[in-house]
Amino acid sequence: MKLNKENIIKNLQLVQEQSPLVHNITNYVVMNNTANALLAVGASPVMAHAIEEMEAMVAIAGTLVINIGTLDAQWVEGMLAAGKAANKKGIPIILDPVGAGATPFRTKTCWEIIETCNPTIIRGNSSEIMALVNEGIQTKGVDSTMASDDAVTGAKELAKKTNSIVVISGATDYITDGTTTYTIENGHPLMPKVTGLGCTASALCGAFSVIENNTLEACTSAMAIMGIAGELAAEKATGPGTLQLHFLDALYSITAKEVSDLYKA
Ligand SMILES: Nc1ncnc2c1ncn2[C@@H]1O[C@H](COP(=O)(O)OP(=O)(O)O)[C@@H](O)[C@H]1O
Ligand SMILES: Cc1ncsc1CCOP(=O)(O)O
Ligand SMILES: [Mg+2]
Repeated sequence: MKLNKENIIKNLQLVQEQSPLVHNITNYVVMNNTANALLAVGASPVMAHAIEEMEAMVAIAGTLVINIGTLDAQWVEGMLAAGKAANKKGIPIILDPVGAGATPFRTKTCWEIIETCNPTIIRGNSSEIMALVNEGIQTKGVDSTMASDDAVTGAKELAKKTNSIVVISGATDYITDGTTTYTIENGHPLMPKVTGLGCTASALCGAFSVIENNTLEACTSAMAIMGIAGELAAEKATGPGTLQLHFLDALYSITAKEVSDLYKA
């Protein structure tokens, strides 16, 4: 299914107007890019992982993003504490299962988070999503080795099993609640050559889920903005370094007309 471009434009404007605070427990690799991307799109980031401040930080946040990219046992305690606090407050939780299937610790931790915190959204690449669908799968690391199209059936199963919205990123993005599935065809092949754009996608899903109660539409809007900003950046970029730079500028300056002209409905 395709979401109307009017909804995407409206949701982008709501993020810019309301500037939701996004609490990120995220990895060392991407902390800086994710914070900058959230600022550029109009949201407000905070990165915090100490267990001592999880409850107080969740208390002021609009959403919680749990990204397991550089996890350790102590961080997992913080993630679970923050997730419980977010459930109590009733704010959306986004799980980014970075590297699920690469090691048993990652896969086991994802399931512990899913079972304890009931994430509203799970956003990963196709290998990560399939590693949650079938725990026997060995993945390469944090990068996907399969097409997003091949994880759609699994994503629907996972969405139903976990009662969450599952987002698979890739050449085509799929956003599903297990019954209804939206697709986004925007984006550029240079995007997976920049580390952290998947993490950015998860953080943007978080920001959009604060301002749009329909989480399926929130995530679809976020993935559309990711893809369109990626295309705008790629027009000016000469490689991954300049793509990263222009991507932030594109997120910051993206207009309703650009969304309207470039969105592949
Ligand atoms: N081959 C591709 N063509 C176009 N866009 C892509 C492609 N691969 C990834 N993207 C986009 O890049 C962003 C990050 O996705 P992805 O690389 O799958 O995440 P991750 O970094 O977690 O592996 C998403 O917005 C996605 O749509
Ligand atoms: C390379 C790497 N290693 C651990 S976390 C991380 C970043 C992954 O970011 P993304 O999945 O968004 O590319
Ligand atoms: Mg990733």
